[in-house]
Amino acid sequence: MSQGTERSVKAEVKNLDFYYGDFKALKAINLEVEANEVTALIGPSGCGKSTLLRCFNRMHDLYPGSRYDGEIRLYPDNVNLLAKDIDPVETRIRIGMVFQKPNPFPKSIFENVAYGLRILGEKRRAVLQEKVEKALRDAALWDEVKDRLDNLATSLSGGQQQRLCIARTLATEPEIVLFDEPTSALDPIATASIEELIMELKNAVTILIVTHNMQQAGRISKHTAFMYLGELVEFGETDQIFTRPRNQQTENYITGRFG
Ligand SMILES: Nc1ncnc2c1ncn2[C@@H]1O[C@H](COP(=O)(O)OP(=O)(O)OP(=O)(O)O)[C@@H](O)[C@H]1O
Repeated sequence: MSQGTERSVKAEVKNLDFYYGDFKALKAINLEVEANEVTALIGPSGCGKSTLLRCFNRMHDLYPGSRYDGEIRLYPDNVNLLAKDIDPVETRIRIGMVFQKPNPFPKSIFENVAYGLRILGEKRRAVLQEKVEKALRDAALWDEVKDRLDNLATSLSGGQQQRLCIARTLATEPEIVLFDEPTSALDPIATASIEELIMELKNAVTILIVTHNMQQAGRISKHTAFMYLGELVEFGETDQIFTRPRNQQTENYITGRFG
């Protein structure tokens, strides 16, 4: 993959180490994230998937004692997201995140989606309305909520709340959306609708998803990275990783023989 070709790189992790205090949770990670595609991170519990995901939007900055060493380059700007002079708040707007459990704010449906826009200083009612509607449409939620935008977000079902959180992220037009096990708290029908949504969203944004569900990775991702003990063991097209893994540890994991 390279810039300027049909398959362009949206982000590139270069020799990334990450420490929680003295504990080295990521070791020399290198990874290219293709633009407008879904890349899945898989691996056993504790291997560092969420840690890697959270580096992309500088979530770790919120906790003292964490340290990055290495780079995550964002293209086409060619900026290093981990550079000291990069504003983490701005980064979290460019690189949105959706968590495992839907976490709407205790505010109305409208205000949840308008939240980031207000942080950016948008005060014009008409613009807010227009952008909130677009984000809700893009998150496939508009038709279900358009008549009750002033209701509390917590009045929605779990699946609807998760789509609301996706709309909240989309409202500020991020370049990358990070999904950390976004369907693990949802039933199969809500899961299917989120997966369908992710497939739609990749036309507009680049997606990185952590999942424990290998069928899910197989259904929605173009590339898959297998991680183990803080290292990126194998990366490739999802089909290759699942049918012809090159590494024995990858094979053990995907065949359920991991001990
Ligand atoms: N805040 C923290 N402080 C110290 N160590 C942490 C912290 N968060 C995670 N770790 C450690 O870092 C390693 C990677 O954790 P991480 O949550 O990234 O794994 P994961 O692959 O996402 O796991 P899971 O699939 O269970 O969510 C683990 O050994 C974990 O115990």
